[in-house]
Order: sequence, then structure tokens, then C-alpha cells
Amino acid sequence: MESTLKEMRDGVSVLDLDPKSAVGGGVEDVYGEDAATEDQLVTPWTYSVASGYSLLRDPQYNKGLAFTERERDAHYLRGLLPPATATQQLQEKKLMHNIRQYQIPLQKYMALTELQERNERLFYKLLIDNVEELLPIVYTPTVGEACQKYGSIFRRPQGLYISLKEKGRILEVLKNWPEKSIQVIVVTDGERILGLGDLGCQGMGIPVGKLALYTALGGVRPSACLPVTIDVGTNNEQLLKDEFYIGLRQKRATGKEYAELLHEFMSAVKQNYGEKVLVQFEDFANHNAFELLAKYGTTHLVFNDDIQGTAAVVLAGVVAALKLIGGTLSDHKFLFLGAGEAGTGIAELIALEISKKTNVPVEETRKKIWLVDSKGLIVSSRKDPLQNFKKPWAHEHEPVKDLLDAVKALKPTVLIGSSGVGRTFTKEVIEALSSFNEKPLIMALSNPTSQSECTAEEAYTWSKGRAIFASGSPFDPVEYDGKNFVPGQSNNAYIFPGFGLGLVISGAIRVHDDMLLAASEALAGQVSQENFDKGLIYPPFSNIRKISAQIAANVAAKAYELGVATRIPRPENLVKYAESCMYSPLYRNYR
Ligand SMILES: O=C([O-])CC(=O)C(=O)O
Ligand SMILES: [Mg+2]
Repeated sequence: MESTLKEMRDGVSVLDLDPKSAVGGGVEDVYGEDAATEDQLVTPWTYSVASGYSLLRDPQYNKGLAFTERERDAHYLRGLLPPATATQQLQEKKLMHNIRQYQIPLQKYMALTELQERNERLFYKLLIDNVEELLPIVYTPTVGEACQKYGSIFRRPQGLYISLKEKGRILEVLKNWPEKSIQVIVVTDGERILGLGDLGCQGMGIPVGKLALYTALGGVRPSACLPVTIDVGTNNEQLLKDEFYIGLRQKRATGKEYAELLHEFMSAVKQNYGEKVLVQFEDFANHNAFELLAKYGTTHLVFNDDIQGTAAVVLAGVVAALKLIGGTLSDHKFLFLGAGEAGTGIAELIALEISKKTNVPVEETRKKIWLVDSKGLIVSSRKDPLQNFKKPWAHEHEPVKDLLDAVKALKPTVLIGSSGVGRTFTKEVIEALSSFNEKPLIMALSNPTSQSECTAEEAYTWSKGRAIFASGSPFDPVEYDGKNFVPGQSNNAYIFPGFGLGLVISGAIRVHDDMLLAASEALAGQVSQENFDKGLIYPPFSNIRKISAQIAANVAAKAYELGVATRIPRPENLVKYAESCMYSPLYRNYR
């Protein structure tokens, strides 16, 4: 049995390949001969690898009918499985067939969650092989509905819940998590889940979904991923009254109480996992998102997906779109609806890119970019005090009350929706935009689909088939005037998995804006002529692992260049290295 255990443990080596590499601290630290002793030292409970019945119940090792005759003998599985054996391929075929039987997306979501909890490798095999079909289920839009109904569909807990009850004991809570070698944490406090608002503790679906993509799209091994929800209460009255709600039944803690809990969490994370663990902030409300990023950006490896990930993916789309709409980046005028995390994050990265390309100071390049919020165009003469993150966008202009008037007054060439409010790109707005642009670029970024600023059909119809369109959540192709239009998906899922992989493989200890530009450039470089011919400004998600490797390599290269990479020596071919580090969902053989 000794050798069996070792083999099984080796099967989950860090990032799965190259077990001698220093990635993530190396295999020996965690899964070596002394693992059991080490477990006893660092956790209050002991860890033993399953065999027999427990093996079938352990999602990390279970293979179901794919256990071979020999494995069934060696691992006390005789009689616990029916006589037939199946390949992973056959299992995949069966599961895809079953999932396609469900008419309701939430049922598919639940079936996939169950699979993840039963047979992790098969779950990832399905996700990787059927990414375009399953992404809308494990991710936007269905994950949004899952969060709204999380209490009712709750079965087995996923991820780590840290609430105000755990104040003073967060390090202890982290040690309760079964995995010790964590590389990526996605954390939310549930206050702004997609464009759906405050979903409190039920926001857990987001970190779980994002990390599933870290593995499927970016190749970070599942056991290195930790989803976290910080529960400081919720201001969602409906949830507070819901008998099935799974979170704390109180209003949100704010101010000092909030900051202290977050600080304890950030400190405990560094203490427990070291300085190379990536903490991705996700779906925090605006004020906290900007504050946390600024506060921990200089001491921790942190990344805000909604501010930075979205920025990198949109910049890539805009740069790629230049092939279709013409001109250079600095020739264009940008108008945003929504001046929160996504809007100001994207605006800043576009201004930075123009500045780098033209040697014009960023204070100047920002003037090509205008933002409309709920009070109208952001202008310098605005009476109400502006939040800090909006101040750089308060340019000289007379007040303009809404988006339509702003479109007419400014005549932008690019319209970007990051408002979280659906159907705000009205017929009048799109017609006005199309009246002075031969090919208007329209990006309706808000998620899920219900919050999209317009549908693909609306964008194509109202622009009379001239718009170049991409959206945050997926839309089906549209037929207009006898022509087939394929909308692209401008979602941070293109960036964060590869971005995170790049940080992990280089052992980066800080995130820098130049890395975002590097990631964005890598993504834009992956759009092929064939994609452009279809009007697409992003490559298809079916190529995402290749794309992620390119992004990871560019990000890692930048980390070395900036002197924030700790993995030495630097691998010569970073693309190949990134690919070699990626998790494979194929079954391991157990001796
Ligand atoms: O989750 C997504 O689809 C994109 C995202 O980060 C958000 O909308 O907050
Ligand atoms: Mg988000």
C-alpha cells in the first residue's frame, strides 16, 4: 500500500508536470515521503489517502467505472463497482449526453457541480473539451442565477467561508482547508455580484466558477486553487428574509470593522501561503475594490479582475478591432456608460497604452476618453463631489444630462457599456452613434445577459449591420439582412487564467500595470484573419489553453524584466514552459 499512496500523491504534483521544477515550492514540500508528518504539524487533523469505498467518494482520485481490473484489485474496489469498465472518453460522451438532456441551464449547472464533487478530472475533461458549450453554464450567465438561488440549490459546500464569526481566528480557518500548497485565491465579499448587486454569502458561486476556469482555461491545478467568500452581512433585504439564505443574517459591516476583517484575512493568507500566492479580488463594490487594490498592491500579490482583468481584455479587443474600424488607438474617441471598476479600469489602461505608444503624458491621453455615470457626463464643473476614481475623467465640458446627449455632443467612435444596467444602449443611442461612424465599435460588457447594455441583435439591427459588437456575456449569432453576424465575447475570462498562470510560473510577487499591457497584447495577437473575416475581435474560446499559454509567457517575461519574478533560472522558452506546467485532466494510473 505504501507505494500506492506515493503514486497517488505523485499524481497530483504541483502543476502536474515537471515535478522537479521549483514551481509553487516543488512537489517534495507537500507530497513527499514525509507528507503525513508534515500534515500533522501544520493541521490539527491527519490526512490519509483513500482506498476502497472512500476512494470512490474522493473526487480528486475517483475515476468511477474507469478504474481498471488491476486497480480494482489493488485498491479494494472489488464489488464496489459494476463489472463493466469504461474509458474516460466514454464517460465524457455519456455525461455530455446527459447534460444536454436538461432544458434549464441551472439544472446543467447543478449536474456539473455534482460531477465536480464526484470526479474532478472528468469535470475538467468535459470543461476543457467543450469549453464553448459549458462556459455559459459554469460561468456567466448561469452562475449569476446560481448565486441568486445558491441557498436553495446548496448541497455540499465548496470553498472557504470566512464570516465575522471567525474574526480573530482566520489563520485557524485557513488551516482547516485540506490543501496546503495554494497558488491562487479568488475572494469576494458578495457585495456586487456581476451586475446583480449584493448577494451576500451566496456570491460564493463566483470564486468557485472563476477558479474552475483557472484550471480549465489556465491550467492551474485544482488543488492549488482556493475559493473564498468573506461574509460581513448583506444589505439585500430579500435574502435576509429568505429562510434558505446561507449567510450571516445582518446588515453589512463597514468602516473599521470591515477593514479589520479584511486585513486579518490578507495577513493570514501571507502567513499561511507565503508571498507568492495570488489573491484575486472579485465582485467587491466599487469603493472597497479600489481601496483594497491600492492598500494591498504594494505588500501582496493582488489582482482585481473587475478593474484590471476587464481592462486588459477590452484593450485587447479595441486594439484588434482597429484592423476592422481603421486608425490607431489615439485616433479614436471613447465614451463609456458606467464609471465604476470596469469603466475607469478600462479607461485608464487605454490611456496608458496610448501614452506608451505616443509618448504623450497620460494626463493628456485621458482626454480622449469620456465617462457617463448615473448623473450624466462626468465633467469638471460637476457640483457633487466626485469619488476619487472618477476624478481623472472630469474633463472640461458643459454639463450633459445623459448618454444619448453625450453621444450627440462628443461623437465617439467607440461606445463601451460597463454600467451593470441592462438595455441602456437604446435604439436612439445606437442610431445616433451609427449616424457618424461607418463602423461603430460597441462593447456591451455588463453581466449576466440580463444586464447587457444591449443585445447582439439590437446592435446589428439598429446599426444596420455596421456595428462591430462584443459583449461580456455570450450571445448567439444573429442573422440580419441575409447576413450572419457572430458577436464576440469580451469577458475577463480571456485574461485572468493566463495572467494568473504567468504570475505563478514566474514566482511573481507583485502585479504591475505593464503586465496587464503585456497580457492584453498577447490576447490581441491571437486574433486571426479568419476571425476578422467574421467580424470577430477576439479569438474563439475553443483555443483558450493556447491563448492562455501565450498570455502567461508574456506576463512572466514582463515579471522577469521588472525584477519581480522569483523563479530562477528563468525558463528559456516561456510559452513552452507555460504549456508544460498546465494541469491535464487525463486520469492517472494507480499502481
Ligand atoms: O464574471 C464575469 O463574467 C465577468 C466579471 O468579472 C463580472 O462581470 O464581474
Ligand atoms: Mg467580476
